[in-house]
Amino acid sequence: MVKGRFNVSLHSTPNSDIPRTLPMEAIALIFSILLTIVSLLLVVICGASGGIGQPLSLLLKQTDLISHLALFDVVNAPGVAADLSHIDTRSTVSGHGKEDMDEAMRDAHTVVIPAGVPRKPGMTRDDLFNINAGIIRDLAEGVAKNCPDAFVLVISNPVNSTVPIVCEVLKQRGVFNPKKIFGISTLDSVRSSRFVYELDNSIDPQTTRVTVIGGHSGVTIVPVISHIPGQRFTKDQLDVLTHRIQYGGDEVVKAKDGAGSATLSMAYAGAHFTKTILEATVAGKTGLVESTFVNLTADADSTAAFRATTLLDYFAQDVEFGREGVSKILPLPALTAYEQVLLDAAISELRVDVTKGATFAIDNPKV
Ligand SMILES: NC(=O)c1ccc[n+]([C@@H]2O[C@H](COP(=O)([O-])OP(=O)(O)OC[C@H]3O[C@@H](n4cnc5c(N)ncnc54)[C@H](O)[C@@H]3O)[C@@H](O)[C@H]2O)c1
Ligand SMILES: O=C(O)C[C@H](O)C(=O)O
Repeated sequence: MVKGRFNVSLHSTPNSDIPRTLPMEAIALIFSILLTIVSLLLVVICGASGGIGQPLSLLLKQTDLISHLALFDVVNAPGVAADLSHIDTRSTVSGHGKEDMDEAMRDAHTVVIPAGVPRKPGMTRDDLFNINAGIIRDLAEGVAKNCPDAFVLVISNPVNSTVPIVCEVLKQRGVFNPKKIFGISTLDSVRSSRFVYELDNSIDPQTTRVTVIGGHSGVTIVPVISHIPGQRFTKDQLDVLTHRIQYGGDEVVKAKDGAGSATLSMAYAGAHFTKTILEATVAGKTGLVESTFVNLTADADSTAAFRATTLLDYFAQDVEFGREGVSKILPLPALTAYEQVLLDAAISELRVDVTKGATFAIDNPKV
C-alpha cells in the first residue's frame, strides 16, 4: 500500500484501470463536504439547564441526526454545554445565556421548548399559565426572527394553551406553518403503554404505541385503550387505568413533593418525539406516526368536519410525519361508548384552554 493512502477498494478486478485506492485528500474532501451538509442540522433546546432540559439534551447528544445542539437557558447553559460537549459523539454543543437567544436560534432546523416553571403539589397545569405564557410568547418571537422555518416542539405547560400561543405569534409575524408546530404529548402515550403493561404483561410496552387524543391535562387526555390489540379490560379496570393516565403527572408531582414534576420520563418521551421528527424530516423515513397536539389546519381537508362540529382548531391526534412535518392527520379512531364520553368531556375543556392561549398572544404582543 502506498504510504499516505487508505486502501479503500473501488473495484475487484485486478487488471482494471480504475485506481484501487482513494487518495487521502479525496477522502478528506468528501468527508468535509459531508460534514458541511450535515452541519446545517442545528437543534436548539430552550430551557436546557432545567429538570427536563438536561436529560433531554443528554439523550439528543447521542443521535447522529443532529450535528449541532445549541443549549439556551437564562441560567447555567454554558456549564451544561461544556459538560455535554465531552461526550464522544459527533455533534457540537454550544451554550447560550440570557442575552444570546438570537445567536442560539439562528437558522435552527428544530427548536424544542421545555422552558418555564413546573407544578408543585396542589397546582393544575393551568396555574402555570401566568408565568409560562410570557416565556413561550418571547421564545416564539425568537423563532419568528431567527428561524421562521424551524420545527417547533413545545413541552412547556399548559401545552393546550402554549401551543396556541406559539401559533398566534407566528401568525402575527407572517411565518405560521401549522405543519411544523407540535405540542409534545408523547408522555401520555408512554405512560399508557407502561400502565397497560402493568395490568397485562403479555404486551411489549416499548412497541405497543397507544393513541392518546384530546390534549395534555386531566380530562383532556383521552387514551384509546380499545385499539390496543387483545385488550379486554373490565369497566372497573378501565376506570383505574384511565384515571392513572389522565393524572399520571399528578402522581409524579406528589411524589416529588415540591421538587417539580416529571423530568426523566419526559426527557425520554421528548427525545423519542424529537428523533421521530428528525427521522421524518431529515432522513426521509416514511410511515412514522405519533399522537401529538397540533393545529388542525395542518391537514385542513381531513379535519374540516371535526373542526366544524367541535369548534376546535387544536387537538392531539395520531399524525403521520413527512419531510414537511405533518403529512397527514389520521382520522379519529372508532371509539367505544366509554371513550366517547371521555372525548366529550375533553372537548369542552379544550375549547377553554385553547382560547385562553390564543387570546393571550393576541392581547399581549411582545413590546
Ligand atoms: N409536555 C409534557 O408532557 C410535560 C411533561 C413534564 C413537564 N412539562 C413542563 O415542562 C416545563 C419545564 O419543566 P422542568 O421540570 O424542566 O422545569 P425546570 O424549572 O426544572 O426547568 C425549566 C428551565 O427553563 C428555564 N427558563 C425559564 N425561563 C426561560 C426563558 N425565558 N428562556 C429559556 N429558558 C428559560 C429555567 O431557567 C429552567 O432551567 C414545565 O412547564 C412543565 O410543566 C411538560
Ligand atoms: O404533570 C405535570 O405538571 C407535568 C407533565 O405535564 C406531566 O404530564 O407529567
